[in-house]
Amino acid sequence: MSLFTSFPASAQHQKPARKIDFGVTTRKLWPYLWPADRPDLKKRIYLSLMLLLAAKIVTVTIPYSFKWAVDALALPQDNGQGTAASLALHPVFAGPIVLTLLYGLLRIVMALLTQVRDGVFADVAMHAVRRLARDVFVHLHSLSLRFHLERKTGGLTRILERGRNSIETIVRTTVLTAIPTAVEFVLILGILLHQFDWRYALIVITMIIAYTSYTTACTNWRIGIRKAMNESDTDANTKAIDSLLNFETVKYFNAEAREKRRYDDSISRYEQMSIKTYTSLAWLNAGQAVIFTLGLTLVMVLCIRGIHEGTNTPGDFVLINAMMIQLYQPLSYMGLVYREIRQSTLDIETMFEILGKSPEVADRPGAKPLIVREGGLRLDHVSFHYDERRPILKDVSFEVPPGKTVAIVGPSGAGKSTLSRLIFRFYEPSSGHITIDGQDIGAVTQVSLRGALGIVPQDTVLFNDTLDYNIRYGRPDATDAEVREAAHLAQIDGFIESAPGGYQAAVGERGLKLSGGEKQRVAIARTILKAPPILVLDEATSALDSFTERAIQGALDQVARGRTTLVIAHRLSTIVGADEILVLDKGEIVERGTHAELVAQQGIYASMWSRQHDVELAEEILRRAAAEEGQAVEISLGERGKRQEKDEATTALKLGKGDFEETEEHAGLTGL
Ligand SMILES: Nc1ncnc2c1ncn2[C@@H]1O[C@H](COP(=O)(O)OP(=O)(O)OP(=O)(O)O)[C@@H](O)[C@H]1O
Repeated sequence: MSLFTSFPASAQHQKPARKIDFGVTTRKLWPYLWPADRPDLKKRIYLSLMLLLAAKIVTVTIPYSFKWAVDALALPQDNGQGTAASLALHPVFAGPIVLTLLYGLLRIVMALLTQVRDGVFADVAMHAVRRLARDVFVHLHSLSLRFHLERKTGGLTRILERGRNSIETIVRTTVLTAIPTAVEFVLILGILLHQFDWRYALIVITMIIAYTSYTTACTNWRIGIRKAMNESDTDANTKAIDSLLNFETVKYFNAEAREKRRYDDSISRYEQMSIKTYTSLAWLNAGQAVIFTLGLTLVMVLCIRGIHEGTNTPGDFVLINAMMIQLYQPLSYMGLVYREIRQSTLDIETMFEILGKSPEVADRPGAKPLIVREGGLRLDHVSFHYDERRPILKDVSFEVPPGKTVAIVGPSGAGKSTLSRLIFRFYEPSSGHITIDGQDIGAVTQVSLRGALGIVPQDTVLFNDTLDYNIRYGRPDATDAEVREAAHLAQIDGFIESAPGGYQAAVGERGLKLSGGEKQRVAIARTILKAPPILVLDEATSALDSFTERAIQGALDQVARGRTTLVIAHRLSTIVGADEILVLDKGEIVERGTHAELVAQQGIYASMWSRQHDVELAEEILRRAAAEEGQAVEISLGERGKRQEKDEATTALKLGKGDFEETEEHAGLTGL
C-alpha cells in the first residue's frame, strides 16, 4: 500500500511528504520480527497470536452474556427456560444473576488474556529492537571516515534512537492494536451474519470503510499541521534561548521591545498552529463519531424492526449495541495508530537507508590477513584526492625500511595526515599502491592491517570512561602491571597517581577533563600497550610543553626502537635523528634526506629549521624571564607548531607574553 501525505487547504504550504511504502518496510523488518535463529521467539509469537485470538473470542462473547442476561430479565415468565433452552443449559445457569456474573467473569478473562499476551509479546518486540539497533550500530562503524565526517554524530544517534523507538512502536501498535481490532472486526462480521443477517454486515462494513478512509485522510492532513506546530514550538524556544543568552547585548542596544516582538511573532505562529491542531482533532473526532453513530443507529433500527417482526429479542438489541460500542474503543485509536505507524515507518526507513549504504572501503572477496614479517612500509606512486577537483597527494613514493624511522615534515595542509589515513586504509589511493612487507594493503583484511599499525594521532579524543579504560583500549586483555608500565613509559603515571581516583578517575566526555598534553600521553600509553610492529606518530608531542616533550621523546624513541616508524612532525627538533626526512609540500615530496643532508641543501627544510631554531630560542628567553619573575608561565604549545610555520621568531617576541596562553597543562605537569 502506498500513501502520500495529501490534504488540501491548510496543508498546502507543507513540503511534499516522502512516499511511504509500508510493504517495503515490512519486508525489510521481517527478518527482525521473525528471527530464523530463534525458535523460542517464534514460539512466543505463536503463543501471542493464540492469546490474541482467545482474548478476542472472549471479547465478542461478552456482549452475548449481556444479551442472555437481558433476555433472562425480559422473559421472566419462562423462568429462564427459554434462554436455557436456546443455550442448551440447565435453567439455573440461565438466570439473570448467573449470567451477569458470567459477564463479569468474561471481562476479567479478557483483561487477563490481553495482559498476558502483551507480556509474552514484549520479548519479541524488544528482541527485534535490539537486533536492528545493533546491526545499524555495527554498520555505522563499518562505514567510511568520509561518511562520518559528512554527518553530524548527533544526527546519527538521533536516527538510531528514533529508529529504535519506531520499531517498538510499529510492532506494538500493529500487533497489539491494529491486528486485534481487525480480528475483532472479522469475528463481529461472522456474528452479524450468523445471529442477524447480511444487511447488518453490509452496514457495518460500509461504516468501517467510511470510518477508516476519513481517519486516514484526516490524519494525513493533521500530520502536516502537527509538524508545523512542532517546528514553530522549536523556533520559539530557540529564539527565547538565543535572546536570553544575549542578555547583555539586548541591554546594550535597548532592544527589549524588539526581542519581545520577535519572540511574540514566534509564539503567535505556535498559537495558530496549536489552535489548528486542536480544531483538526475536533474534526477528526467529530467525523469519526458521526460515521460510527450512523452505522450504530442503523443496525439498532434494523434490530428494533426485527423485534417487532419477532425475529429478534430485546437481548439481540443489547447485543448489537454492546458489540458495536466495544468495537468503537479500538477504532477511536485508529487515527493515532495510523499516525504512529506512518511516522515510525518513516523513521525506520531513514535507519534502513543507512543500513543500505555500502562502506566505501571494504575487504575484497577472499581477502587474506596481512602477514607481518619485518614490517617494511612502502608507498609506490600514491596519488589521492578527497574531491576530484583538488588533488591532495601527487605521486608520492617512499619507503620506511623495517625498524627504521622516516619523518615527514611540511607546511600545514600539505597532506601529511592524509598519508596516515591512507596507510590505515580509511580511504583508498586514487592511484598507486601502499604495501607492507610486499603485500598491498588494499588486498588484505582491514582488521589484520589495523592490528599491525599503531597511531598517536594529532587530536586525541578519549572515551568518556576511566583513565584505565582509555589506556587499556590499546589491549583490553593487558594486565594491571602492563597498563602501569605503559603509563610510566608515556610519563603519565605521575599525573594518574596524583589524580583523585587514580586509574579509575573519569576523563569526562571526549576526555575534556584532561589537558591536551595529558590526553596525548594517554594516547601514547595505549599505543605502547598495543605494541604494533608499525607506528605512525602524527605530531605525537604537539600538545606538550618542551620540558615534557623532551622527556616523552625519550619514551617514544624507545617505543619506536626496532619498529617501523613514520613520524609526522612540525617540531623539527623531534625528528633530527630520523633515518630519512621527507619534505612534503602541496602533496609532493620536494626534498628528502637526513637532517644533516637537508640542512646542507639550504632548501625549504633548512629555512624551516633555522626559523624554528629562532622561535625556540625566543621561547627559551621568555621562559627564563618568567622564571626570574617567579612566575610559572607555561607557553601554549598546542597551536605553536602551526604558528611556527607562519611567524618569524622576532614577531613572536614582539607580540610578547600576552600572545602566549598559560595552560592548564602546567598544573598537571607540576604533579609529575
Ligand atoms: N575529509 C576531507 N575532505 C576534504 N578535504 C580534506 C579532508 N581532510 C583533509 N582535507 C584537506 O586536505 C588537505 C591536506 O590535509 P591534511 O590533514 O593531510 O594536512 P596536514 O599536512 O596534515 O596539515 P596539518 O599539518 O595542518 O595537520 C588540507 O587542505 C585539507 O583541507
